[in-house]
Amino acid sequence: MVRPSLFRGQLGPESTGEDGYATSSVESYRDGVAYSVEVRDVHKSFGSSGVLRGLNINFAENAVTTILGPSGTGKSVLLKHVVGLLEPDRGEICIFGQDIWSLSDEERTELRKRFGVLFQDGALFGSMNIYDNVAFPLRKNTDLAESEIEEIVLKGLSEVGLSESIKKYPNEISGGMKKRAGFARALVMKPDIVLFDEPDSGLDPVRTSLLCDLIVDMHREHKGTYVVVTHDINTTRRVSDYVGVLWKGELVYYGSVDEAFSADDPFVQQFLSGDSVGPLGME
Ligand SMILES: Nc1ncnc2c1ncn2[C@@H]1O[C@H](COP(=O)(O)OP(=O)(O)OP(=O)(O)O)[C@@H](O)[C@H]1O
Repeated sequence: MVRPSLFRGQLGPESTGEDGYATSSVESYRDGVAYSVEVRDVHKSFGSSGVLRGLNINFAENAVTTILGPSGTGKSVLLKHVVGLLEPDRGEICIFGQDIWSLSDEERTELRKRFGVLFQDGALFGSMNIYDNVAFPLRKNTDLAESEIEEIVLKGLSEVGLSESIKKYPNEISGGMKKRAGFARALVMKPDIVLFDEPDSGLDPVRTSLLCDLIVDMHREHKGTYVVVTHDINTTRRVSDYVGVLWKGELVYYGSVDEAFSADDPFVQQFLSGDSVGPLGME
């Protein structure tokens, strides 16, 4: 299989298995779990408004971690810190054991190539067809020949069930198809870490379930660290290995998915039940 391997291992021990996908280059282990992303005591304010207030959370390697929490509580801001688009006022974000803000700009740019990000609407380029959208990161970041790019892109689009739509433009396909195309593009560089910002937003329940199955299947196939921000309890149940609940810029609950759904913790109970009575308020 053709694969872009030029960025792997540059910021840590060699991390690819024979198939080119992430095995482990994780340097942080705790309680038998390897963590590829560590968020340590991160503070972030915009003006006078504190959004992240001493946030600590680690994301386990080869696992799907879901982040829940009320609107405006800092989930997207957290994702932007993890991928190095926002710099903390205080605290550290360590990726594969390295504090990303201790790296040079060039090293940080290289590190970002180990991430795949799926935004809410797929963030596709409207002027490019689906094939070219998925090929874009390979053309921009690698020197692979067009024939090699074609092999990777067609395989990726087939995995997300879009083989019949490669010539279509984003405005010609449904919201669910856009998300699947965005997912194929997020995976095309074979990232070690994939971030999903509300992948289920705007989808009906059946399409949400299908997308969840796809996330689980793709994770099983490609492995790596997946972080999913969602408001949807069914999504949480279907895709997660671990669940974290954020509130007012702090982690108020973290546990395995089974623990979360049986927890008597008031934050997690209120969020999972959607109850208006409990510690999570509008403020
Ligand atoms: N670049 C920015 N400048 C100023 N304020 C910002 C910026 N980015 C985020 N914020 C503020 O930070 C807070 C948290 O935003 P964030 O998007 O992380 O919330 P969220 O938990 O993802 O919410 P939702 O579930 O509604 O998407 C909000 O009050 C938002 O207005």
